[in-house]
Amino acid sequence: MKVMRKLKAKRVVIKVGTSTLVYPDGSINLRAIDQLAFVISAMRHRGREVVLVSSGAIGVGLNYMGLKQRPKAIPEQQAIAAIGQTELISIYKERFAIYEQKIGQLLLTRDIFVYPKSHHNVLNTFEALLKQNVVPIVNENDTVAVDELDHETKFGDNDQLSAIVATNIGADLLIMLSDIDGFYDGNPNADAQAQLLAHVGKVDQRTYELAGGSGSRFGTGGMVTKLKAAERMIDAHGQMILANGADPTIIFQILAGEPVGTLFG
Ligand SMILES: Nc1ncnc2c1ncn2[C@@H]1O[C@H](COP(=O)(O)OP(=O)(O)O)[C@@H](O)[C@H]1O
Ligand SMILES: N[C@@H](CCC(=O)OP(=O)(O)O)C(=O)O
Repeated sequence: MKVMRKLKAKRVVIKVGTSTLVYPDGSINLRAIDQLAFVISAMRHRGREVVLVSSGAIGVGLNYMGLKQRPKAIPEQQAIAAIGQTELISIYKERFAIYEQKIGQLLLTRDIFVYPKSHHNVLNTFEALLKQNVVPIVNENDTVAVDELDHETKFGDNDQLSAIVATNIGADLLIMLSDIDGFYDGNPNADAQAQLLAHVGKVDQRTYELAGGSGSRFGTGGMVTKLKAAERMIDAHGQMILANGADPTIIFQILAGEPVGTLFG
């Protein structure tokens, strides 16, 4: 029997990873972006407050510049992100406009929330945008996100940024869309027997032991950063659902309480 979930979802943060926005061959998944615009606009029209945290600047930038591989040097990755972000936000703007939904762009770093003044300014901006029924679209500010720069292969981490944003703006729910159906009791890339977990009540050391790295060419964080995000949401008495973003209209099922993906919390 299908057990429906009871969720509080007045204020919702949705995070989409590069793997949802860019096909494995590097081309842009316009269908997914269009569906996201449709779903989020429909949510807005039903009175929900929605913030979108979207990766994809580097993925879209590579496509725009006709590059197949992500450059190794960090400044070159930053340049691609700067180029790709303008393209990404233009696509969102165009797609949201079809549904008469206005958007605003916020490029943030995680440490902004550590400094009281910038924390205050950022929260004020979110509240002002939400009050005007605008959908804030957030990405990490890759030009200044220095905390990640000593990693040669990793760049930015929107999984954790989305949870930091969600907890700071008092969101009830973080919906994290990825290229996998949810959290498995083993890395599905390495273990064909791994089973999808419908509910994880708390995230602890044992949970982290089940998580592996990214399986895709463009994804960065893998499952560990998603678990850190879930832990943050649970600590703040919120919830997170990890689900497959291949068809973003899955968000309608999630909001209806259908048992799709993995519920954390
Ligand atoms: N226990 C696990 N359950 C589910 N996926 C896992 C697990 N461990 C590792 N993964 C990998 O994490 C990937 C998702 O992370 P990532 O590639 O960074 O996606 P995104 O681009 O959506 O942020 C999955 O496709 C899968 O290959
Ligand atoms: N800020 C970077 C993405 C960093 C990131 O977290 O990527 P992902 O693992 O696809 O969510 C970009 O927009 O390309």
